[in-house]
Amino acid sequence: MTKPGTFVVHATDGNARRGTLSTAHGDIQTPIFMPVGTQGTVKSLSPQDLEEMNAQIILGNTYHLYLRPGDELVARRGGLHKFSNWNRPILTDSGGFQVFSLKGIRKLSEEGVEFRSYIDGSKHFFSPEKAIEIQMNLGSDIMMVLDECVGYGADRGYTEKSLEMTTRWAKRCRERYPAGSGDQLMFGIVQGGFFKDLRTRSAEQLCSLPFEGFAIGGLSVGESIPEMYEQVHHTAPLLPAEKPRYLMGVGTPLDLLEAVSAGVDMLDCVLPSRNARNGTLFTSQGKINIKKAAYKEDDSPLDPNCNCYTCRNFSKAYLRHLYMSKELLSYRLNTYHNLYFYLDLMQQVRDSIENGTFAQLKARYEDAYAA
Ligand SMILES: CNc1nc2cc3c(cc2[nH]1)N=C(N)NC3
Ligand SMILES: [Zn+2]
Repeated sequence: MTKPGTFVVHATDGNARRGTLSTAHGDIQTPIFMPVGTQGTVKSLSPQDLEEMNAQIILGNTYHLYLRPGDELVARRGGLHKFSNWNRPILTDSGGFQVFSLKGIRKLSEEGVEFRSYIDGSKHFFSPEKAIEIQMNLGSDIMMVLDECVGYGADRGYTEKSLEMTTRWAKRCRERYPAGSGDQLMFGIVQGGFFKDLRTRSAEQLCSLPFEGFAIGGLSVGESIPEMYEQVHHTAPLLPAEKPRYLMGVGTPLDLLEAVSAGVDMLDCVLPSRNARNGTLFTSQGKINIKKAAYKEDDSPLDPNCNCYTCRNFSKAYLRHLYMSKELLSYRLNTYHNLYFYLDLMQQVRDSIENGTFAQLKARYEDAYAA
């Protein structure tokens, strides 16, 4: 097995890269989209469904799994892979985003962040070291450092102080689990808000530390699409070319393509699974909402160009009926299709970079998804 953390770039097309990241639970072909499985499950799908659609890696969440069922309970069951019977790679977010996007009380200090449980309101405290210890208990293949996620609109002064602390926290995370001390990888997270010089400073500080990969954090927090794209295009090239670049919490199909064109290798977003549950489905011809009356007696598949279980076996009319009846199967079939669509899009992206046709693929989806 290739040493976990090894990242090889096989081909490029402009700034887009086709690579392979090795982990203790297998290799990940990049660019990659990572389905979100916050509580150790991708809502409404089984590991078998995810393997069928060639999901290579899924996300879990430190904040949620620490609160319930508890990271030590998961460790006693052999870790998150064994507990959830998902034997491919897992990336866990540190809880930084959840804690800082939580409404209500939280106390931030140099030592860490105090917050209340969304389940029962009980008080908890995450230091950078604690956030890593939880991920060590979960046994995830890629651990994220604890960072402070400043909200959209934070002023320059606050953003500057925050990124300096995020760098100090990143150092503490790395010292808690030094590079090479085990099979788990650790990614730093670049902050700096929407100030390019602060993004540059955050990247310079973090990239001097021995992380196996680097994430762009603090985006997709309410800013406009052009503002997000501007920061991605500014920040991605600042990250080491020989390490994977991960854009957190992004995005629509067009966002994925734009990020890959800027040199991003990994992305995650709740959009495909969350939208599936409210009937918004992504197809090769654009977005459709299955609850529309127009589909009441439409016997055609959701997407004639999609080869997924949902599109091969059910009509729009039936999918609309399930959604209007709030049947559980609606969640499952809609989620199956949306994630299959995202994963298939990224397969087309990987193929297009290999044969130098990424720009054409991007243009085709831009036409289909023009606002
Ligand atoms: C949905 N948007 C989004 N932006 C994010 C930004 C971050 C994140 C998760 C996100 N999700 N996790 C972190 N630990 N830090 C940065
Ligand atoms: Zn489909």
